[in-house]
Amino acid sequence: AILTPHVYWAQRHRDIYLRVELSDAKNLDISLQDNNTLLFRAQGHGAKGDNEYRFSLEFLEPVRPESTQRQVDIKIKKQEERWWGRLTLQEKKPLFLAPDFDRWLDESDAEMELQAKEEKINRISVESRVRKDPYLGLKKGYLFMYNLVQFLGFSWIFVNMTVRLFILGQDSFYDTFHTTADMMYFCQMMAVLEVINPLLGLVKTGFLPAMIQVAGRNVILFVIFGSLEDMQNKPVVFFVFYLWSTIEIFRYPFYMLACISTEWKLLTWLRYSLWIPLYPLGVVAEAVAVIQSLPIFDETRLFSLPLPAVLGHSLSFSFTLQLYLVLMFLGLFINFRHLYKQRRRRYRLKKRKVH
Ligand SMILES: CCCCCCCCCCCCC/C=C/C(=O)SCCNC(=O)CCNC(=O)[C@H](O)C(C)(C)COP(=O)(O)OP(=O)(O)OC[C@H]1O[C@@H](n2cnc3c(N)ncnc32)[C@H](O)[C@@H]1OP(=O)(O)O
Repeated sequence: AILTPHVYWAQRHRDIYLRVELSDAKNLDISLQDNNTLLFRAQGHGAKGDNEYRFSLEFLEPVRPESTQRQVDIKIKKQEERWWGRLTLQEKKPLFLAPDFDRWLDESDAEMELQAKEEKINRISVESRVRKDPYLGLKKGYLFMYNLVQFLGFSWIFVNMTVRLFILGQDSFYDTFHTTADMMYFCQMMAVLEVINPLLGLVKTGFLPAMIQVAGRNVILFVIFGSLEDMQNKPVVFFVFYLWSTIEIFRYPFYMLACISTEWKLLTWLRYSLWIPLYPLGVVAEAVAVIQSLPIFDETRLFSLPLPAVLGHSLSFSFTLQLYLVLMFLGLFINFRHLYKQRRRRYRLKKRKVH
C-alpha cells in the first residue's frame, strides 16, 4: 500500500507553501511534472512509523519549476501572480491535505502582506539611491558654531545698547558707534560667510537675497559710518544697529535649532514675522544715514572720482550714493518678497503636516 504523509498548505499571491509532516526525512525525491503536478517521495517517520511516503498533487493552475525546499517545507512559485480558489485541480480535496493554519492568511490579508513587502522594498531602494552625505555632521557642526558666534555677537550689541538706553536715555544715541562698532564690524565681516554658504550648498538660502542683505549692511557700516567720523556720533547709528540686532537675536537661534532638527514655535514665528515691521524700518534708517552722509562726502571729497579737467575736478561720491539709494529700495523690494515667500512656504508646509 502507498503511504501518504499529512500535507499542510497555505498560499500567497505568488507562492504555495506545503509542509509535509515527516520527521527524519531521507532520500527525498521531489519533482514537478507538466508544470502543474508535484510528485513527492521520501523515506521518513510519519503517521505510520518509519516508511516510504509518497503523494502527488495536481495544482489548480500551472506553477514554475523553481521550488525551494527546506527539510520537507516546500515553496512553489505560481506562474501567474494571483489568488487560487483551492490548491488542486480536482475539486475534492485529497484526504492527506489540510490547511497549514500556522501560515494561513485569507486573500485580503495576503494582499496587505504583499503590499507591505513591496512598500518595504521601494523604501529600501529609495533610501539606497539617496546616498547619505558623509560630511553632514561636519557641515551641521560648522553652521551651528557660526550661528552661535553671530548670536552671541548680536546679543552683546543688543544688551549693551538696551542697558545704555535705560541708564543714559537719549544721550546713549550719540556714542553707539564708539561702544559697539568693533563687535558690529566682527559680526558683519563674519556675515560674508552667509553669501558663501549657499554657494557651497551648505544652506538653501538664495544667493541674491543673501548678497543684498550682506552688501547692503556692509556699505552702511564700513563706508558710511566707518569712513566718516562725522557720522559716527549721529543718533541714526543707534537706530540702524538696534534694528539689525533685534532681528538677529531671533534669526540665529532659530538656525541653531534647525541645525539640531529642533523647533520652538514662538521663535519660528518671531523669525518669520519680525522682519515685517523691522525690514522697512531698517531700510528707512539706512536711507536716512545715506542722506545725512551726502553733504559730508561733498565737503570732504572722500572717494570722489577724478575727472578730466573739461568735466570739472572730480565726481563726488555722493552721486554714487544717490544711485545706491535707488538700489536700496530695489533691494528692499527683492528681499521683502523673498522673506514673504519664505514665510508663506513655512506656514503652508506646517499646515500640510498638521492635516
Ligand atoms: C547684488 C548686490 C547689490 C547690492 C545692493 C544693496 C542694496 C541693499 C538694500 C537692502 C538693504 C538691507 C539692509 C538690511 C537691513 C536690515 O537687516 S533691517 C532689520 C530686519 N532685517 C531682516 O529681517 C532680515 C534678516 N535677514 C534675513 O532674513 C536673511 O539674511 C535673508 C537672506 C534676507 C533671508 O534669509 P533666508 O536664509 O533665505 O531664509 P530662511 O528661511 O531663514 O532660510 C532658508 C533655509 O536655509 C536654512 N538656513 C539659512 N541660513 C542658515 C544658517 N546660517 N544655519 C543653518 N541653516 C540656515 C534655514 O534653516 C532654512 O531652511 P529650511 O527651513 O529647511 O527651508
